[in-house]
Amino acid sequence: MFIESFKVESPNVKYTENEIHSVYNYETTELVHENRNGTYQWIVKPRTVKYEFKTDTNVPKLGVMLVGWGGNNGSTLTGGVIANREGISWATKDKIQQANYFGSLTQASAIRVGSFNGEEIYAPFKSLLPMVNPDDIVFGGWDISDMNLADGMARAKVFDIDLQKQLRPYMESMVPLPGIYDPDFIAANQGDRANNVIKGTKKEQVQQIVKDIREFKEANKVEKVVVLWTANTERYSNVIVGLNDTMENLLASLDRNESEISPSTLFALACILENIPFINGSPQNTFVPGLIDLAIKRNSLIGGDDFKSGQTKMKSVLVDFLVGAGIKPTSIVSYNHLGNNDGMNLSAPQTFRSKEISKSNVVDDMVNSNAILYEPGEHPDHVVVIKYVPYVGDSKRAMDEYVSEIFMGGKNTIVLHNTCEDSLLAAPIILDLVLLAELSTRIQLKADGEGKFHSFHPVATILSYLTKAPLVPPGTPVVNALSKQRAMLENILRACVGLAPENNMILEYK
Ligand SMILES: NC(=O)c1ccc[n+]([C@@H]2O[C@H](COP(=O)([O-])OP(=O)(O)OC[C@H]3O[C@@H](n4cnc5c(N)ncnc54)[C@H](O)[C@@H]3O)[C@@H](O)[C@H]2O)c1
Ligand SMILES: O=P([O-])([O-])O[C@@H]1[C@@H](O)[C@H](O)[C@@H](O)[C@H](O)[C@@H]1O
Repeated sequence: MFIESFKVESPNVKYTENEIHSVYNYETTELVHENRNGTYQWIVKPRTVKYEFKTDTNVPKLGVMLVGWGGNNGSTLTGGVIANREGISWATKDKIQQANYFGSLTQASAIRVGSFNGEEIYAPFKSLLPMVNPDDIVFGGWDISDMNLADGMARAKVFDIDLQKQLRPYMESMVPLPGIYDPDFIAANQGDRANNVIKGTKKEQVQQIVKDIREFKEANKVEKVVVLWTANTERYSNVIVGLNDTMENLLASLDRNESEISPSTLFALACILENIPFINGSPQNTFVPGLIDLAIKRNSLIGGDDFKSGQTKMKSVLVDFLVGAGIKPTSIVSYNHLGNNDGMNLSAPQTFRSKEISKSNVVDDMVNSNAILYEPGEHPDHVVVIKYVPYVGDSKRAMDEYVSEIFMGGKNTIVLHNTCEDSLLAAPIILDLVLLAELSTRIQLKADGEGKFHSFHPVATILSYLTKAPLVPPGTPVVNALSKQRAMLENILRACVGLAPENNMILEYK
Protein backbone atom coordinates (compact mmCIF):
# COMPACT_ATOMS: atom_id res chain seq x y z
CA MET A 1 0.00 0.00 0.00
CA PHE A 2 1.13 3.56 -0.73
CA ILE A 3 0.57 6.50 1.59
CA GLU A 4 1.22 10.14 0.67
CA SER A 5 2.62 11.29 4.03
CA PHE A 6 3.24 10.24 7.60
CA LYS A 7 4.26 11.63 10.99
CA VAL A 8 6.57 9.84 13.41
CA GLU A 9 5.41 9.50 16.99
CA SER A 10 8.31 8.68 19.26
CA PRO A 11 10.09 10.01 22.33
CA ASN A 12 13.03 10.47 19.90
CA VAL A 13 11.42 13.08 17.67
CA LYS A 14 9.81 16.45 18.31
CA TYR A 15 8.07 18.56 15.70
CA THR A 16 7.95 22.29 16.45
CA GLU A 17 6.72 25.18 14.30
CA ASN A 18 10.08 25.69 12.64
CA GLU A 19 12.04 22.50 13.06
CA ILE A 20 12.16 18.75 13.53
CA HIS A 21 14.41 17.71 16.39
CA SER A 22 15.42 14.04 16.57
CA VAL A 23 17.60 11.84 18.74
CA TYR A 24 19.25 8.97 16.92
CA ASN A 25 21.42 6.13 18.23
CA TYR A 26 24.01 5.50 15.53
CA GLU A 27 25.08 1.85 15.71
CA THR A 28 28.59 1.41 14.41
CA THR A 29 31.66 -0.68 15.24
CA GLU A 30 35.14 -0.10 16.52
CA LEU A 31 37.90 -2.49 15.39
CA VAL A 32 41.08 -3.33 17.23
CA HIS A 33 43.91 -5.66 16.21
CA GLU A 34 45.22 -7.11 19.42
CA ASN A 35 47.58 -9.83 20.60
CA ARG A 36 45.36 -12.31 22.41
CA ASN A 37 47.29 -15.17 23.99
CA GLY A 38 50.17 -14.77 21.59
CA THR A 39 47.96 -14.56 18.52
CA TYR A 40 46.92 -11.30 16.86
CA GLN A 41 43.18 -11.12 16.45
CA TRP A 42 40.79 -8.63 14.90
CA ILE A 43 38.29 -7.66 17.56
CA VAL A 44 35.05 -5.98 16.49
CA LYS A 45 33.36 -3.91 19.18
CA PRO A 46 29.79 -2.68 18.50
CA ARG A 47 29.53 0.98 19.47
CA THR A 48 26.51 3.23 19.90
CA VAL A 49 26.91 6.96 19.35
CA LYS A 50 24.00 9.19 20.26
CA TYR A 51 23.31 11.90 17.66
CA GLU A 52 20.84 14.78 17.63
CA PHE A 53 19.53 16.25 14.37
CA LYS A 54 17.73 19.55 13.88
CA THR A 55 16.06 20.22 10.53
CA ASP A 56 14.79 23.69 9.74
CA THR A 57 11.37 23.06 8.20
CA ASN A 58 11.10 26.50 6.64
CA VAL A 59 11.38 25.65 2.95
CA PRO A 60 12.84 28.64 1.09
CA LYS A 61 11.97 30.13 -2.27
CA LEU A 62 14.86 28.63 -4.24
CA GLY A 63 16.75 30.04 -7.18
CA VAL A 64 18.83 27.64 -9.28
CA MET A 65 21.51 29.16 -11.46
CA LEU A 66 22.90 26.74 -14.03
CA VAL A 67 26.29 27.23 -15.64
CA GLY A 68 25.66 26.07 -19.19
CA TRP A 69 21.95 26.91 -18.87
CA GLY A 70 21.35 27.01 -22.61
CA GLY A 71 22.74 23.52 -23.20
CA ASN A 72 20.88 20.25 -23.61
CA ASN A 73 20.64 19.47 -19.88
CA GLY A 74 19.90 23.05 -18.82
CA SER A 75 17.14 23.63 -21.37
CA THR A 76 15.67 20.17 -20.79
CA LEU A 77 15.48 20.59 -17.01
CA THR A 78 14.04 24.10 -17.29
CA GLY A 79 11.41 22.97 -19.80
CA GLY A 80 10.60 19.87 -17.79
CA VAL A 81 9.94 21.85 -14.61
CA ILE A 82 7.78 24.36 -16.50
CA ALA A 83 5.79 21.52 -18.08
CA ASN A 84 5.18 19.96 -14.65
CA ARG A 85 4.35 23.28 -13.04
CA GLU A 86 1.87 24.21 -15.78
CA GLY A 87 0.43 20.70 -16.09
CA ILE A 88 1.30 20.58 -19.76
CA SER A 89 0.41 17.49 -21.78
CA TRP A 90 1.34 16.92 -25.39
CA ALA A 91 0.65 14.65 -28.34
CA THR A 92 3.21 12.02 -29.22
CA LYS A 93 2.89 9.41 -31.94
CA ASP A 94 1.76 6.93 -29.25
CA LYS A 95 -0.45 8.88 -26.84
CA ILE A 96 -1.15 12.13 -24.98
CA GLN A 97 1.84 12.39 -22.64
CA GLN A 98 1.59 14.06 -19.21
CA ALA A 99 4.57 15.87 -17.67
CA ASN A 100 6.30 13.90 -14.89
CA TYR A 101 9.47 13.78 -12.84
CA PHE A 102 10.40 10.17 -13.61
CA GLY A 103 14.10 9.54 -12.96
CA SER A 104 14.16 11.86 -9.96
CA LEU A 105 14.92 10.08 -6.67
CA THR A 106 13.25 12.81 -4.63
CA GLN A 107 10.19 13.20 -6.83
CA ALA A 108 9.48 9.72 -8.17
CA SER A 109 10.97 7.14 -5.78
CA ALA A 110 9.54 5.64 -2.60
CA ILE A 111 10.62 4.45 0.82
CA ARG A 112 9.29 1.67 3.01
CA VAL A 113 7.78 2.98 6.23
CA GLY A 114 6.62 -0.36 7.70
CA SER A 115 3.83 -2.96 7.63
CA PHE A 116 0.12 -2.63 8.34
CA ASN A 117 -2.11 -5.69 8.74
CA GLY A 118 0.49 -7.76 6.96
CA GLU A 119 0.84 -5.30 4.06
CA GLU A 120 4.04 -3.43 3.23
CA ILE A 121 3.51 0.35 3.41
CA TYR A 122 5.46 2.78 1.20
CA ALA A 123 5.57 6.58 0.97
CA PRO A 124 7.19 9.13 -1.38
CA PHE A 125 10.92 9.66 -0.77
CA LYS A 126 10.21 13.39 -0.55
CA SER A 127 7.80 12.81 2.37
CA LEU A 128 10.75 12.14 4.68
CA LEU A 129 11.61 15.82 5.17
CA PRO A 130 10.19 19.13 3.88
CA MET A 131 11.83 19.84 0.52
CA VAL A 132 11.53 22.55 -2.08
CA ASN A 133 8.75 21.82 -4.57
CA PRO A 134 10.53 21.80 -7.95
CA ASP A 135 7.55 23.56 -9.52
CA ASP A 136 8.47 26.63 -7.43
CA ILE A 137 12.12 26.87 -8.49
CA VAL A 138 13.24 30.05 -10.27
CA PHE A 139 15.83 29.21 -12.93
CA GLY A 140 18.64 31.39 -14.23
CA GLY A 141 22.23 31.00 -15.19
CA TRP A 142 25.03 31.59 -17.62
CA ASP A 143 26.09 30.35 -21.01
CA ILE A 144 28.88 31.29 -23.43
CA SER A 145 26.20 31.02 -26.12
CA ASP A 146 23.62 33.81 -26.10
CA MET A 147 20.85 31.57 -27.43
CA ASN A 148 17.59 31.89 -25.47
CA LEU A 149 16.24 28.81 -23.73
CA ALA A 150 13.47 28.15 -26.27
CA ASP A 151 15.95 28.12 -29.14
CA GLY A 152 18.35 26.12 -26.93
CA MET A 153 15.59 23.56 -26.41
CA ALA A 154 15.05 23.38 -30.18
CA ARG A 155 18.81 23.05 -30.73
CA ALA A 156 18.93 20.21 -28.21
CA LYS A 157 16.24 18.19 -30.07
CA VAL A 158 15.29 16.37 -26.86
CA PHE A 159 11.60 17.21 -26.36
CA ASP A 160 8.73 16.27 -28.70
CA ILE A 161 7.75 19.08 -31.05
CA ASP A 162 4.25 19.52 -29.58
CA LEU A 163 5.80 19.99 -26.14
CA GLN A 164 8.38 22.41 -27.50
CA LYS A 165 5.62 24.49 -29.08
CA GLN A 166 3.80 24.79 -25.74
CA LEU A 167 7.00 25.57 -23.83
CA ARG A 168 8.34 28.19 -26.21
CA PRO A 169 6.30 31.13 -24.82
CA TYR A 170 7.64 30.42 -21.32
CA MET A 171 11.27 30.00 -22.38
CA GLU A 172 12.00 32.42 -25.19
CA SER A 173 12.43 35.30 -22.74
CA MET A 174 14.99 33.32 -20.75
CA VAL A 175 18.44 34.45 -21.90
CA PRO A 176 21.63 33.20 -20.20
CA LEU A 177 24.03 35.67 -18.66
CA PRO A 178 27.48 35.77 -20.28
CA GLY A 179 29.76 32.94 -19.20
CA ILE A 180 33.48 32.63 -18.65
CA TYR A 181 35.06 31.26 -21.84
CA ASP A 182 38.60 29.88 -21.88
CA PRO A 183 39.35 27.87 -25.05
CA ASP A 184 42.32 26.26 -23.30
CA PHE A 185 39.96 24.18 -21.14
CA ILE A 186 37.33 22.88 -23.58
CA ALA A 187 37.38 21.52 -27.12
CA ALA A 188 38.28 23.93 -29.91
CA ASN A 189 35.01 22.94 -31.62
CA GLN A 190 33.12 24.93 -28.93
CA GLY A 191 34.56 28.22 -30.15
CA ASP A 192 31.78 28.89 -32.69
CA ARG A 193 29.13 29.16 -29.98
CA ALA A 194 31.12 31.41 -27.66
CA ASN A 195 29.44 34.75 -28.39
CA ASN A 196 28.32 35.58 -24.85
CA VAL A 197 31.40 35.89 -22.65
CA ILE A 198 32.58 37.95 -19.69
CA LYS A 199 35.70 39.97 -20.53
CA GLY A 200 38.44 41.05 -18.12
CA THR A 201 40.88 39.37 -15.79
CA LYS A 202 39.98 36.17 -13.96
CA LYS A 203 39.48 38.18 -10.77
CA GLU A 204 37.13 40.57 -12.61
CA GLN A 205 35.26 37.55 -13.99
CA VAL A 206 34.79 36.17 -10.46
CA GLN A 207 33.57 39.57 -9.33
CA GLN A 208 31.05 39.60 -12.18
CA ILE A 209 29.73 36.15 -11.21
CA VAL A 210 29.28 37.35 -7.62
CA LYS A 211 27.43 40.41 -8.95
CA ASP A 212 25.26 38.20 -11.20
CA ILE A 213 24.27 35.98 -8.26
CA ARG A 214 23.38 38.96 -6.06
CA GLU A 215 21.34 40.61 -8.81
CA PHE A 216 19.53 37.36 -9.63
CA LYS A 217 18.68 36.86 -5.96
CA GLU A 218 17.35 40.39 -5.63
CA ALA A 219 15.46 40.49 -8.95
CA ASN A 220 13.67 37.19 -8.29
CA LYS A 221 13.25 37.67 -4.54
CA VAL A 222 14.59 34.20 -3.88
CA GLU A 223 15.73 33.36 -0.37
CA LYS A 224 18.41 30.86 -1.38
CA VAL A 225 20.42 30.13 -4.51
CA VAL A 226 22.17 26.92 -5.58
CA VAL A 227 24.61 27.04 -8.49
CA LEU A 228 25.24 23.92 -10.57
CA TRP A 229 27.74 23.38 -13.39
CA THR A 230 26.17 21.69 -16.37
CA ALA A 231 28.47 23.40 -18.85
CA ASN A 232 31.00 21.61 -21.02
CA THR A 233 33.46 19.12 -19.63
CA GLU A 234 36.84 20.80 -19.17
CA ARG A 235 40.28 19.26 -19.29
CA TYR A 236 41.82 18.59 -15.90
CA SER A 237 43.53 21.56 -14.26
CA ASN A 238 47.18 20.97 -13.40
CA VAL A 239 47.55 20.94 -9.62
CA ILE A 240 50.68 22.95 -8.97
CA VAL A 241 52.35 23.68 -5.63
CA GLY A 242 52.30 27.42 -5.16
CA LEU A 243 49.44 27.92 -7.64
CA ASN A 244 46.31 26.09 -6.47
CA ASP A 245 47.45 23.66 -3.79
CA THR A 246 46.29 25.83 -0.89
CA MET A 247 43.58 28.44 -0.48
CA GLU A 248 46.17 31.20 0.00
CA ASN A 249 48.02 30.19 -3.17
CA LEU A 250 44.81 29.93 -5.19
CA LEU A 251 43.65 33.39 -4.14
CA ALA A 252 47.12 34.80 -4.85
CA SER A 253 47.05 33.10 -8.27
CA LEU A 254 43.74 34.76 -8.96
CA ASP A 255 45.26 38.14 -8.15
CA ARG A 256 48.09 37.34 -10.60
CA ASN A 257 45.54 36.28 -13.28
CA GLU A 258 47.20 32.88 -13.57
CA SER A 259 46.10 31.07 -16.76
CA GLU A 260 45.79 27.64 -15.11
CA ILE A 261 42.60 28.55 -13.23
CA SER A 262 39.67 27.03 -15.14
CA PRO A 263 36.28 28.68 -15.70
CA SER A 264 34.61 26.06 -13.50
CA THR A 265 37.04 26.80 -10.67
CA LEU A 266 36.30 30.52 -11.08
CA PHE A 267 32.54 29.90 -10.85
CA ALA A 268 33.03 27.70 -7.78
CA LEU A 269 35.28 30.33 -6.21
CA ALA A 270 32.62 33.01 -6.67
CA CYS A 271 30.03 30.75 -5.03
CA ILE A 272 32.24 29.87 -2.07
CA LEU A 273 32.98 33.56 -1.50
CA GLU A 274 29.19 34.13 -1.46
CA ASN A 275 28.51 30.99 0.62
CA ILE A 276 26.32 29.64 -2.18
CA PRO A 277 26.26 25.83 -2.69
CA PHE A 278 28.15 24.87 -5.86
CA ILE A 279 27.76 21.48 -7.53
CA ASN A 280 29.93 20.19 -10.39
CA GLY A 281 27.97 18.03 -12.82
CA SER A 282 30.99 17.43 -15.04
CA PRO A 283 34.06 15.21 -14.53
CA GLN A 284 36.89 17.76 -14.46
CA ASN A 285 38.78 18.51 -11.22
CA THR A 286 37.09 21.85 -10.62
CA PHE A 287 37.76 21.37 -6.92
CA VAL A 288 41.51 21.79 -6.86
CA PRO A 289 42.98 21.39 -3.37
CA GLY A 290 43.10 25.13 -2.71
CA LEU A 291 39.41 25.44 -3.52
CA ILE A 292 38.46 22.57 -1.19
CA ASP A 293 40.54 24.30 1.46
CA LEU A 294 38.58 27.52 0.99
CA ALA A 295 35.18 25.77 0.98
CA ILE A 296 36.01 24.01 4.25
CA LYS A 297 37.30 27.20 5.86
CA ARG A 298 34.18 29.09 4.82
CA ASN A 299 31.90 26.09 5.46
CA SER A 300 30.40 26.55 2.00
CA LEU A 301 28.80 23.47 0.40
CA ILE A 302 30.55 21.96 -2.64
CA GLY A 303 29.59 18.71 -4.34
CA GLY A 304 30.23 16.61 -7.44
CA ASP A 305 31.62 15.27 -9.70
CA ASP A 306 29.89 14.27 -12.95
CA PHE A 307 26.20 13.31 -12.95
CA LYS A 308 25.73 9.54 -12.58
CA SER A 309 23.03 9.02 -15.14
CA GLY A 310 23.43 6.03 -17.45
CA GLN A 311 26.21 3.54 -18.18
CA THR A 312 28.09 4.34 -14.97
CA LYS A 313 24.96 4.17 -12.85
CA MET A 314 24.26 0.70 -14.25
CA LYS A 315 27.92 -0.26 -13.67
CA SER A 316 27.70 0.74 -10.00
CA VAL A 317 24.76 -1.66 -9.67
CA LEU A 318 26.01 -4.58 -11.77
CA VAL A 319 29.55 -4.76 -10.38
CA ASP A 320 28.16 -4.45 -6.84
CA PHE A 321 25.79 -7.37 -7.58
CA LEU A 322 28.53 -9.51 -9.15
CA VAL A 323 31.20 -8.95 -6.50
CA GLY A 324 28.57 -9.20 -3.76
CA ALA A 325 27.54 -12.56 -5.17
CA GLY A 326 31.12 -13.80 -5.16
CA ILE A 327 31.41 -13.55 -8.94
CA LYS A 328 34.63 -12.02 -10.32
CA PRO A 329 34.32 -9.41 -13.06
CA THR A 330 37.54 -9.65 -15.09
CA SER A 331 36.78 -7.46 -18.10
CA ILE A 332 34.51 -4.42 -18.38
CA VAL A 333 34.15 -2.53 -21.66
CA SER A 334 31.86 0.50 -21.82
CA TYR A 335 31.35 1.93 -25.29
CA ASN A 336 28.94 4.63 -26.30
CA HIS A 337 28.34 7.05 -29.10
CA LEU A 338 26.20 10.15 -29.16
CA GLY A 339 25.78 13.20 -31.34
CA ASN A 340 24.98 16.05 -28.98
CA ASN A 341 27.24 19.01 -28.20
CA ASP A 342 28.57 17.21 -25.12
CA GLY A 343 29.67 14.38 -27.39
CA MET A 344 31.28 16.89 -29.75
CA ASN A 345 33.16 18.53 -26.88
CA LEU A 346 34.26 15.08 -25.64
CA SER A 347 35.71 14.27 -29.07
CA ALA A 348 38.80 16.19 -28.01
CA PRO A 349 41.37 13.99 -26.21
CA GLN A 350 41.91 16.32 -23.25
CA THR A 351 38.22 16.66 -22.40
CA PHE A 352 37.54 12.95 -23.08
CA ARG A 353 40.30 12.12 -20.55
CA SER A 354 38.32 13.90 -17.82
CA LYS A 355 35.29 11.73 -18.62
CA GLU A 356 37.34 8.55 -18.97
CA ILE A 357 38.65 9.03 -15.42
CA SER A 358 35.22 9.54 -13.84
CA LYS A 359 33.71 6.60 -15.76
CA SER A 360 36.58 4.29 -14.87
CA ASN A 361 37.10 4.77 -11.12
CA VAL A 362 33.54 3.78 -10.24
CA VAL A 363 34.39 0.07 -9.65
CA ASP A 364 37.38 0.60 -7.32
CA ASP A 365 35.53 0.38 -3.99
CA MET A 366 33.62 -2.75 -5.00
CA VAL A 367 36.72 -4.52 -6.31
CA ASN A 368 38.72 -3.56 -3.22
CA SER A 369 35.98 -4.97 -0.94
CA ASN A 370 36.63 -8.64 -1.79
CA ALA A 371 40.10 -10.14 -1.36
CA ILE A 372 38.66 -13.62 -2.02
CA LEU A 373 38.19 -12.63 -5.64
CA TYR A 374 41.04 -10.16 -6.17
CA GLU A 375 44.68 -10.27 -5.14
CA PRO A 376 46.09 -7.01 -3.76
CA GLY A 377 46.33 -4.56 -6.65
CA GLU A 378 44.39 -6.82 -9.00
CA HIS A 379 41.44 -5.33 -10.86
CA PRO A 380 39.32 -6.02 -13.95
CA ASP A 381 40.42 -4.83 -17.37
CA HIS A 382 38.31 -1.71 -17.77
CA VAL A 383 37.97 0.25 -21.02
CA VAL A 384 35.82 3.33 -21.71
CA VAL A 385 35.12 4.44 -25.27
CA ILE A 386 33.08 7.48 -26.34
CA LYS A 387 32.54 8.35 -30.00
CA TYR A 388 30.85 11.37 -31.54
CA VAL A 389 28.25 10.49 -34.16
CA PRO A 390 26.26 13.64 -35.04
CA TYR A 391 23.29 11.83 -36.59
CA VAL A 392 22.05 10.28 -33.31
CA GLY A 393 22.00 13.61 -31.45
CA ASP A 394 21.15 13.40 -27.73
CA SER A 395 19.99 9.80 -28.18
CA LYS A 396 23.03 8.09 -26.68
CA ARG A 397 23.74 4.48 -27.69
CA ALA A 398 25.56 2.66 -24.89
CA MET A 399 26.93 -0.85 -25.21
CA ASP A 400 28.60 -2.67 -22.32
CA GLU A 401 30.23 -6.05 -22.01
CA TYR A 402 31.01 -7.62 -18.62
CA VAL A 403 33.06 -10.84 -18.54
CA SER A 404 33.28 -12.58 -15.17
CA GLU A 405 34.81 -15.75 -13.76
CA ILE A 406 32.27 -18.03 -12.13
CA PHE A 407 32.24 -21.44 -10.43
CA MET A 408 34.96 -23.96 -11.38
CA GLY A 409 36.62 -21.91 -14.10
CA GLY A 410 33.44 -20.99 -15.89
CA LYS A 411 33.05 -17.66 -17.67
CA ASN A 412 29.96 -15.47 -17.80
CA THR A 413 29.48 -12.68 -20.33
CA ILE A 414 26.79 -10.05 -19.85
CA VAL A 415 26.10 -7.64 -22.71
CA LEU A 416 23.95 -4.53 -22.29
CA HIS A 417 22.54 -2.12 -24.83
CA ASN A 418 20.94 1.15 -23.79
CA THR A 419 19.48 3.87 -26.00
CA CYS A 420 17.91 7.04 -24.64
CA GLU A 421 18.14 10.82 -24.64
CA ASP A 422 21.09 11.54 -22.33
CA SER A 423 19.49 14.78 -21.18
CA LEU A 424 16.31 13.00 -20.06
CA LEU A 425 18.52 10.94 -17.74
CA ALA A 426 20.55 13.89 -16.48
CA ALA A 427 17.82 16.51 -15.96
CA PRO A 428 16.04 14.75 -13.03
CA ILE A 429 19.44 14.08 -11.46
CA ILE A 430 20.28 17.78 -11.63
CA LEU A 431 16.96 18.44 -9.90
CA ASP A 432 17.78 16.00 -7.11
CA LEU A 433 21.24 17.49 -6.68
CA VAL A 434 19.95 21.02 -6.14
CA LEU A 435 17.02 19.95 -3.92
CA LEU A 436 19.17 17.73 -1.71
CA ALA A 437 21.95 20.32 -1.54
CA GLU A 438 19.42 22.90 -0.37
CA LEU A 439 17.86 20.47 2.14
CA SER A 440 21.24 19.50 3.58
CA THR A 441 21.99 23.15 4.41
CA ARG A 442 18.87 23.13 6.65
CA ILE A 443 20.11 20.18 8.72
CA GLN A 444 22.27 20.58 11.82
CA LEU A 445 23.70 17.64 13.79
CA LYS A 446 25.55 17.00 17.04
CA ALA A 447 27.20 13.81 18.23
CA ASP A 448 27.60 12.91 21.89
CA GLY A 449 30.47 14.91 23.30
CA GLU A 450 30.28 17.65 20.68
CA GLY A 451 29.57 20.98 22.34
CA LYS A 452 27.22 22.42 19.73
CA PHE A 453 25.21 21.67 16.63
CA HIS A 454 26.96 22.06 13.28
CA SER A 455 26.24 21.51 9.60
CA PHE A 456 27.34 18.52 7.57
CA HIS A 457 30.88 18.72 6.30
CA PRO A 458 30.88 21.26 3.42
CA VAL A 459 32.16 18.59 1.02
CA ALA A 460 28.72 17.09 0.43
CA THR A 461 29.17 13.30 0.31
CA ILE A 462 25.42 13.09 0.90
CA LEU A 463 25.09 13.76 -2.86
CA SER A 464 27.23 10.77 -3.88
CA TYR A 465 24.28 8.68 -5.17
CA LEU A 466 23.96 11.24 -7.97
CA THR A 467 27.59 11.50 -9.08
CA LYS A 468 30.03 9.24 -10.95
CA ALA A 469 33.04 10.41 -8.97
CA PRO A 470 31.79 11.41 -5.50
CA LEU A 471 33.74 14.31 -4.01
CA VAL A 472 34.65 13.38 -0.42
CA PRO A 473 36.51 15.17 2.38
CA PRO A 474 40.22 14.32 2.56
CA GLY A 475 40.70 10.90 4.20
CA THR A 476 37.11 9.75 3.63
CA PRO A 477 36.35 6.48 1.82
CA VAL A 478 34.72 6.77 -1.62
CA VAL A 479 31.59 4.61 -1.97
CA ASN A 480 30.28 4.07 -5.52
CA ALA A 481 27.96 1.07 -5.03
CA LEU A 482 24.58 2.55 -5.87
CA SER A 483 22.59 0.56 -3.30
CA LYS A 484 24.89 1.69 -0.51
CA GLN A 485 24.75 5.31 -1.65
CA ARG A 486 20.95 5.30 -1.75
CA ALA A 487 20.73 3.56 1.63
CA MET A 488 23.13 6.11 3.12
CA LEU A 489 21.02 9.02 1.88
CA GLU A 490 17.67 7.52 2.89
CA ASN A 491 18.92 6.44 6.32
CA ILE A 492 20.36 9.88 7.11
CA LEU A 493 17.01 11.48 6.28
CA ARG A 494 15.24 8.76 8.30
CA ALA A 495 17.48 9.59 11.27
CA CYS A 496 16.37 13.22 10.96
CA VAL A 497 12.83 12.11 11.81
CA GLY A 498 13.93 9.57 14.41
CA LEU A 499 13.45 6.51 12.22
CA ALA A 500 15.93 3.62 12.31
CA PRO A 501 17.76 2.69 9.11
CA GLU A 502 15.80 0.45 6.76
CA ASN A 503 17.45 -2.89 7.53
CA ASN A 504 15.14 -5.06 5.40
CA MET A 505 15.08 -7.70 8.12
CA ILE A 506 11.27 -7.71 8.55
CA LEU A 507 11.77 -10.00 11.53
CA GLU A 508 8.05 -9.70 12.20
CA TYR A 509 7.54 -12.30 9.52
CA LYS A 510 10.54 -14.48 10.17
N1 LIG B 1 23.50 12.34 -19.33
C1 LIG B 1 24.12 13.53 -19.49
O1 LIG B 1 23.70 14.36 -20.27
C2 LIG B 1 25.34 13.81 -18.66
C3 LIG B 1 25.78 12.88 -17.72
C4 LIG B 1 26.91 13.19 -16.95
C5 LIG B 1 27.56 14.40 -17.14
N2 LIG B 1 27.10 15.27 -18.08
C6 LIG B 1 27.83 16.51 -18.25
O2 LIG B 1 26.94 17.62 -18.20
C7 LIG B 1 27.49 18.69 -18.96
C8 LIG B 1 26.41 19.26 -19.85
O3 LIG B 1 25.92 18.26 -20.72
P1 LIG B 1 24.98 18.76 -21.92
O4 LIG B 1 24.57 17.54 -22.68
O5 LIG B 1 23.95 19.68 -21.42
O6 LIG B 1 26.05 19.58 -22.80
P2 LIG B 1 25.79 20.82 -23.76
O7 LIG B 1 27.05 21.00 -24.52
O8 LIG B 1 24.52 20.67 -24.48
O9 LIG B 1 25.60 22.04 -22.75
C9 LIG B 1 26.71 22.69 -22.17
C10 LIG B 1 26.46 24.18 -22.27
O10 LIG B 1 27.49 24.85 -21.55
C11 LIG B 1 27.86 26.01 -22.27
N3 LIG B 1 29.18 26.34 -21.77
C12 LIG B 1 30.35 25.76 -22.04
N4 LIG B 1 31.34 26.32 -21.32
C13 LIG B 1 30.75 27.27 -20.55
C14 LIG B 1 31.22 28.20 -19.58
N5 LIG B 1 32.52 28.24 -19.26
N6 LIG B 1 30.33 29.01 -18.97
C15 LIG B 1 29.02 28.94 -19.27
N7 LIG B 1 28.51 28.11 -20.22
C16 LIG B 1 29.37 27.29 -20.83
C17 LIG B 1 27.76 25.60 -23.72
O11 LIG B 1 27.60 26.73 -24.54
C18 LIG B 1 26.53 24.71 -23.72
O12 LIG B 1 25.36 25.44 -24.01
C19 LIG B 1 28.67 18.12 -19.74
O13 LIG B 1 29.88 18.45 -19.08
C20 LIG B 1 28.46 16.61 -19.62
O14 LIG B 1 29.67 15.87 -19.67
C21 LIG B 1 26.03 15.02 -18.86
O1 LIG C 1 26.43 8.75 -17.21
P1 LIG C 1 27.08 7.81 -18.17
O2 LIG C 1 26.12 7.23 -19.17
O3 LIG C 1 27.93 6.78 -17.50
O4 LIG C 1 28.15 8.71 -18.99
C1 LIG C 1 27.71 9.50 -20.08
C2 LIG C 1 28.65 9.21 -21.19
O5 LIG C 1 28.46 7.84 -21.53
C3 LIG C 1 28.36 10.11 -22.37
O6 LIG C 1 29.23 9.80 -23.43
C4 LIG C 1 28.58 11.55 -21.94
O7 LIG C 1 28.29 12.38 -23.05
C5 LIG C 1 27.67 11.92 -20.82
O8 LIG C 1 28.08 13.18 -20.36
C6 LIG C 1 27.72 10.93 -19.65
O9 LIG C 1 28.87 11.20 -18.89
